[in-house]
Amino acid sequence: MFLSIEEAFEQICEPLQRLGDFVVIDSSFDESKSDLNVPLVETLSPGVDSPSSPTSPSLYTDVNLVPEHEKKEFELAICTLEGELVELRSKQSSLEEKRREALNKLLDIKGSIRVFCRIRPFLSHERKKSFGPIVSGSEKVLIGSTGNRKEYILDRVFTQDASQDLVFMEVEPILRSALDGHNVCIFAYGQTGTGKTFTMEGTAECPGIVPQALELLFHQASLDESISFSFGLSMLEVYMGNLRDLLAQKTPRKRWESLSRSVLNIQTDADGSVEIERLHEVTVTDFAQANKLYNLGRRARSTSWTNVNELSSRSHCLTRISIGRTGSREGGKMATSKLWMVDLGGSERLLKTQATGQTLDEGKSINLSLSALGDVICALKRKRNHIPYRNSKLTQILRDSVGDRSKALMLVHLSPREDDIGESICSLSFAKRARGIESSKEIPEELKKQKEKRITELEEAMRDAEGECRRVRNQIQLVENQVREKKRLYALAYGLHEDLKSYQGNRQENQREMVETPTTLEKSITANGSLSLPRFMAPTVCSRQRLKTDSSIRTSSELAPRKHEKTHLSKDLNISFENDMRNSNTKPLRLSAKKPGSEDSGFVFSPTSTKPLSIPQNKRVSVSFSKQTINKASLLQHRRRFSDSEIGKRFKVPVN
Ligand SMILES: Nc1ncnc2c1ncn2[C@@H]1O[C@H](COP(=O)(O)OP(=O)(O)OP(=O)(O)O)[C@@H](O)[C@H]1O
Repeated sequence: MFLSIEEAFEQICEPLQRLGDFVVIDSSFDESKSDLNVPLVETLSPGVDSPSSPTSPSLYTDVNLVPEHEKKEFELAICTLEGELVELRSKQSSLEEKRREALNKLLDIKGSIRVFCRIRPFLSHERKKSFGPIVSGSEKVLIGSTGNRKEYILDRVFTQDASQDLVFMEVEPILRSALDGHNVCIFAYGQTGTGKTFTMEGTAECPGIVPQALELLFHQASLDESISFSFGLSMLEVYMGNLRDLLAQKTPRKRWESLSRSVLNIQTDADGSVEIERLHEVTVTDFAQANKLYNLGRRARSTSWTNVNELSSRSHCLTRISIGRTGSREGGKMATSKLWMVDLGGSERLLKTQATGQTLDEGKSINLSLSALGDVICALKRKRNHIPYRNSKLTQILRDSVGDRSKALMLVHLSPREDDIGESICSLSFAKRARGIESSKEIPEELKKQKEKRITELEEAMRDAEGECRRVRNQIQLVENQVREKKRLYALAYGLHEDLKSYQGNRQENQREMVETPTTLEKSITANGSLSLPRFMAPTVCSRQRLKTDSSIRTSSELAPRKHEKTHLSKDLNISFENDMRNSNTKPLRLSAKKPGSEDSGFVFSPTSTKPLSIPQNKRVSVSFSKQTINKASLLQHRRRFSDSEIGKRFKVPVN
């Protein structure tokens, strides 16, 4: 009588499953020449990551024994890898320190207040023919009519076609410096409608500096595992000399809440650090959350229509990221730094905008605070004793972030239009004042060359440290994965005792029932499905059918065959084990399946064939498993070993 492929395969596998899900391998078995279409098993050797090659798998078939040396080897492998991790992390820390130092020196040489210039492209309704600002090289802007052209030198000039990404690339080093612990301030300055908000906020398709900076901060923080970072986001606007919290509730439920939107006090500590009373600071844990909050805040900003810009910002919008760092460099204490990103209100000639009423007042207020900011920057550049921070709310807020120990970047925006030349010259004069004595024109040629050489060296040192850091980080990730995997395997192999105990505790009632009567076991399995038992204990379809006729159960330990023992599979099929599975952990287990009374044939079951294939008498049927299941299979041996004895003790089931 022939069995269907599925029945026959199940009958072979079922007792094996009861023995622990595998492993029957013949080392002489050549998979490529076989019709047996089952995946291949390879055994796991502790301390070795990749399984051995499919053609020559290292084989062992331990069912009941876990050699002690194997466990020790495992522990040793984990220890070695963890030691390697410690070394790699310390290397990463020193490389980070190197990069930080190089960056700091670089920013110092380049100037603690740097000024960039960006020229907006023509808008669709603007006439493209113009004699606006002309960019010459990456640092020079020429403006004015041919005979009366003025030249301005800046740290970097972006032409009309400069992308948001290009601008951000140049801004990135100063942002990294904020992560390194410096207070940083980035301003967008310029005439109304020249693209300040576009540069800072951007659009969904072309995100500006703020969203990109948020992404960068979270990304960089995730790379450096030696430091734990925390981020807090606050947003406020300075509108007509008052501070408004942009993250405060929109529809206040109580009166004091509505007041808190406008009544924010600026507090300055003895050490010069500034705090804004009642300003909401929301802890943000990832970029998506921070960006969502930022979008909420910017929508609350005061804007209105002006002659020059349809959606003109009528205030200064300030976004603050408080960066908390806890790490060995900080001696275990939390150090904080601030990153301010400021979209300044548009500088405007009030006559030109023809503003009246409130718009006029808003314009006046914006101009006053911009002029105060110019004074502060100028005093800092000239190293004056008195820095006039108190002249405006804007400069009071930024007191600890625009100064000696901090870094600032001013992005001056220009219109491409000829009509706006006067405004552009005003903006460039502001930029010149901000750059102060650092104007390249005023530096002797020799000194300039030396400075450039030093900048190149530091940039190279930074790149090298970063490259090396990246490599170390990849190594760390690799080793971490190895450790994780080893620990997982170890826990599976040697740590399941507790799991299973608790599992058995939970199931005690069920188990008692099972011991009492096999029929109850069957019921319990049917009712709860195989999920109610560990996989190796769950009966297959085949065994359940047998239970119906057999009404008795053998435990898996009792099922484990001794040498040359024949396990009864069905009336038509026998399976024999060549090795004693209980005692061998290295020799391959050989399995042959044949019909009783048939001397010369075994079976290889091919799922594609409905007929059993005849093979030579001495040819063993080899059952193997996929590469992916190897770890699991090997470990299930250990699991099974434990469960066998436990189950043996618990289940006093009569053996047939
Ligand atoms: N680089 C650019 N590329 C494309 N469009 C730009 C660019 N810069 C500005 N714009 C467009 O110009 C218009 C005005 O820009 P934006 O509102 O950013 O100016 P602003 O300087 O912030 O003005 P205000 O001071 O009045 O708020 C917007 O429609 C904006 O999309």
